[in-house]
Amino acid sequence: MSPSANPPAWLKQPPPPGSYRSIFKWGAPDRFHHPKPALLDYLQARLGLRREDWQQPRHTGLETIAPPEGPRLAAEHIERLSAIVGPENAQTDPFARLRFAHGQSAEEILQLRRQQPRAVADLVLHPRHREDVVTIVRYCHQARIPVTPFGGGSSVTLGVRPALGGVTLAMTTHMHRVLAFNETNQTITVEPGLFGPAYEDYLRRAPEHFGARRRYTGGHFPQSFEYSTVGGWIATLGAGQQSTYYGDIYDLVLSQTCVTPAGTITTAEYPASATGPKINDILKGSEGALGVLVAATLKVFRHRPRARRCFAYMLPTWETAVLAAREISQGEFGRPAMLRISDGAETEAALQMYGLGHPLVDKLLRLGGLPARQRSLLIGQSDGEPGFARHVARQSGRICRRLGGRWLSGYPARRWARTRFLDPYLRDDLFDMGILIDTLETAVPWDRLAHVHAGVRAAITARPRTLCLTHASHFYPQGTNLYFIFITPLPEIEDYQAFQRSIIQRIAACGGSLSHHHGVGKMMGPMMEQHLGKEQMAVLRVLKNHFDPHHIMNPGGTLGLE
Ligand SMILES: Cc1cc2nc3c(=O)[nH]c(=O)nc-3n(C[C@H](O)[C@H](O)[C@H](O)COP(=O)(O)OP(=O)(O)OC[C@H]3O[C@@H](n4cnc5c(N)ncnc54)[C@H](O)[C@@H]3O)c2cc1C
Repeated sequence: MSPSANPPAWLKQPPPPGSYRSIFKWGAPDRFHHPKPALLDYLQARLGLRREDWQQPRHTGLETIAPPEGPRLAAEHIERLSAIVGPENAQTDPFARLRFAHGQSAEEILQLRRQQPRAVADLVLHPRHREDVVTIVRYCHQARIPVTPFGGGSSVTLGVRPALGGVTLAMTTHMHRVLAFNETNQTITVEPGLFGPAYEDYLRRAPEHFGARRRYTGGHFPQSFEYSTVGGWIATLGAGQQSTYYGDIYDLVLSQTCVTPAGTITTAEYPASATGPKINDILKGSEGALGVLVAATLKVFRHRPRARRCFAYMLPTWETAVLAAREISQGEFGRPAMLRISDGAETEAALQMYGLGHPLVDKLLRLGGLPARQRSLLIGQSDGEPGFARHVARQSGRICRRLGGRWLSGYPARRWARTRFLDPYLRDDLFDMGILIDTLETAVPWDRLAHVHAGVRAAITARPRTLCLTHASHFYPQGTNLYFIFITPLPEIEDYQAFQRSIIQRIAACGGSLSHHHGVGKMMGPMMEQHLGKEQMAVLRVLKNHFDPHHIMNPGGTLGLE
């Protein structure tokens, strides 16, 4: 029997307070987004599952956490550090020590589901302002205590794992203020603990908040937008889903203030400068391993929702979709904010997810010369001044049609936009039912894309009963990213680690970058030297030794620095 005829018993209650599940469950505790029946049928058929495989949730993590050992930090340190922020902003209780020790990687989730956490903080501090951070970092530097900054905790690279214990700094509790808004320069200066929705709200309602003449947008919308922070975006060199027009976070950050063991640095706020290598650039992507970001000035853009144009085309093959995306990226007519192409496998799954999996749609597409498993979905959205947005959508459409693309209306793109922040909720349900869904991503130049796509897909699908769905969603004239989603019956932890590491190795062997926007963390850290080479790693180590001579900042392998 198909799961759609008899849907699985999804967990529909918020996780019990104090449980493992309350640490790893994605998003709001009481929010759920269960897989559509058509998607379940699709997965059941493709993964060779039986009905009984969907019956009982397992390894749900509903158990109350077992108190970890420790804290290992001396009572004197705990007392003195707690006094800096006040006892109400210091935690040593078992739950806080575990909760602020975990991100959102599949590895951490599997470990929590099996009640086998691998790391725990000794002390969680909630700094109130920059001065608290300065005093904490100075104290920890002198006493050689590890410090791990924690933003939204959405890292998928073991970025927030306190591998050596010590102090974790919860940046979102107090440090989420707007420090300045400058409409003349079109910039905003914020503390790092601001979550995406609050950041965007300040900008959208700039007239109400700051008496501005216009409304603005930050243009940065990672899929984790609702539960990640400005500080985390900058520390990991993230990219939002509209980066093709607005830029990656690397492009958006004008200046920063970073508290390091060697002192506090504020970089200058010029739109450009020719004053040698930029410290501002060095601090971006430093993943808490050089210091704690306490303020950042970012570029903002005029918000014009009514100018937005959505479009979608079905291209005959992945190769023609790649060509269309390259032409759009290199056409010099302006670039869409969002552009996304899915390969044949992902297109098939996407049609189910967007509610376009109806047999009639399939028939129409087949009659139009676009057979299943080959056809490739392209969706896009252009922003900006109304004439510009219209022009970009038209030119993009011309390219798609010239390459045999069939117009699908704006619906699939609008639908994607409506549900894009909900899709991560599917992961909890699928894990409950014994299905792993995980992702890895890389950057590729255009001339290496086909090789990386084929090579990595082959490595993933060599595993029995494993699906690989791929898309590209961040475009540059010189190349793009590839985002691999792999779905397979839930493995044991060691098996998962070996499989996941083998995919990372294959990405590297095929010539993809180690990461496009997820950062490096402690997961990819061991491969940094292979990726960058000895000479570049030596520069990073010199920087580490300068900013953090006692290696207290996010130690234990971040960026491969130890
Ligand atoms: C479902 C899902 C979807 C995702 N989609 C995207 C996406 O579309 N684009 C994308 O770029 N990423 C994405 N990610 C990855 C993740 O959301 C990003 O890496 C994000 O930028 C992390 O932000 P955060 O606030 O959660 O940081 P955290 O996870 O808390 O921290 C990440 C790293 O930054 C460091 N850090 C945090 N705050 C500071 C600070 N103030 N000073 C110094 N270091 C700090 C931490 O120590 C850690 O090393 C996704 C993750 C998930 C789980």
